[in-house]
Amino acid sequence: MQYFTRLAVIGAGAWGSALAQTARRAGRQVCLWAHEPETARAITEDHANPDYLPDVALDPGITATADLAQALAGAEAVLLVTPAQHLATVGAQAAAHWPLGRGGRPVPAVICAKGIALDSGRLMSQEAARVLPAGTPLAALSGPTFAAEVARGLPTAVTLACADAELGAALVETLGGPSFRPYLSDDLIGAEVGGAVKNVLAIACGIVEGRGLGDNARAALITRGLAEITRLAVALGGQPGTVMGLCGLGDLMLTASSLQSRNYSLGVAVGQGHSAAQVMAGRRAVTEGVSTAQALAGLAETLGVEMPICQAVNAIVHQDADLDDTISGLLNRPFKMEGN
Ligand SMILES: NC(=O)c1ccc[n+]([C@@H]2O[C@H](COP(=O)([O-])OP(=O)(O)OC[C@H]3O[C@@H](n4cnc5c(N)ncnc54)[C@H](O)[C@@H]3O)[C@@H](O)[C@H]2O)c1
Ligand SMILES: O=P(O)(O)OC[C@H](O)CO
Repeated sequence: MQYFTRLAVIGAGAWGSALAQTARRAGRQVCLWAHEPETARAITEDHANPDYLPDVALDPGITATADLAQALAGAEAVLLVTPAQHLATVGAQAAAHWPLGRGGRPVPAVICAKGIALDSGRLMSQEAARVLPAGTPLAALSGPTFAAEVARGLPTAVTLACADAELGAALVETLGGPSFRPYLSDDLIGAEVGGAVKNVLAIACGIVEGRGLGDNARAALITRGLAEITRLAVALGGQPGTVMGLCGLGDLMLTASSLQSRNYSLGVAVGQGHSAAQVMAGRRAVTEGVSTAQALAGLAETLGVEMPICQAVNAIVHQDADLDDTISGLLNRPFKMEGN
């Protein structure tokens, strides 16, 4: 079975570090690019990432650099793991050093960020296609994956979406192992929409928890939220079945019920009366659902897709909407058929 031996991981936050660790566990060579030189130094010299993935011992074979050209040199595949709003900028810088593989073709890029571009409403694969060398093959990795658990080798399963089945199989072989099981899909759009929108729904579920609205309300939000993910995925050309997998339902179940989630915990704080801006100001880690909520509000309107939960989160987080009025507005919408 074909696989890639040398990987570049672009982004040394919690998830990039955990994926580098996963790749090492699968026997691959990894060079990790960090935005901050001090993070690169800590990973290479101390085998640790105290700022973004504390209390995890990293594989000593992981090397890190703050130099994109150095990280990309000789890579056979590249994982893009920056926060979503930085992916296009970093991708454009990386494009100048993008490695060529067999036949002089650009090596594949695997999108591991979960979000939607704020300025354009584009999915991350659309952003990557815009800034990477023409013809770069694209895949997306998404699913229920708290980085700290993955880094420690706890059992995890993900969706690996790629339109090219042969490339997808090679990527599964490259990263997969007993504690990290990628399931192959050919639906990049469905996988990306699931990973992006679940962060907004996790904020909503956190608000329910923080406001003391009960477990029934959370189950309702998860289920009706899944309907919103499905409607958007279909409108963008994805398949409803994808959303029922690890990258949709699976990730929503995880993120919408655990304080390990940055999106859920932000929602809890908002539900308790803090502003999202206050919570964000105290964090270095990215909370993708905040910008995704804003991007989605515009996208849903442009496409005519009904996404009332996501729009309510956007109103609370970005438009200073009153929490109780917004919840009341959601609950007082007209009754409807469940399938719609
Ligand atoms: N942490 C997880 O458990 C997890 C799991 C799956 C997917 N993801 C996704 O992975 C992506 C990265 O998240 P993370 O958790 O690794 O991040 P993080 O919160 O751990 O770290 C933030 C990252 O942003 C980088 N950064 C800050 N400013 C930057 C800039 N101007 N340009 C480029 N990079 C900059 C930092 O160097 C750091 O790598 C997100 O889209 C997230 O949703 C995260
Ligand atoms: O901590 P969160 O909310 O960014 O979630 C991390 C991962 O996306 C969970 O799959």
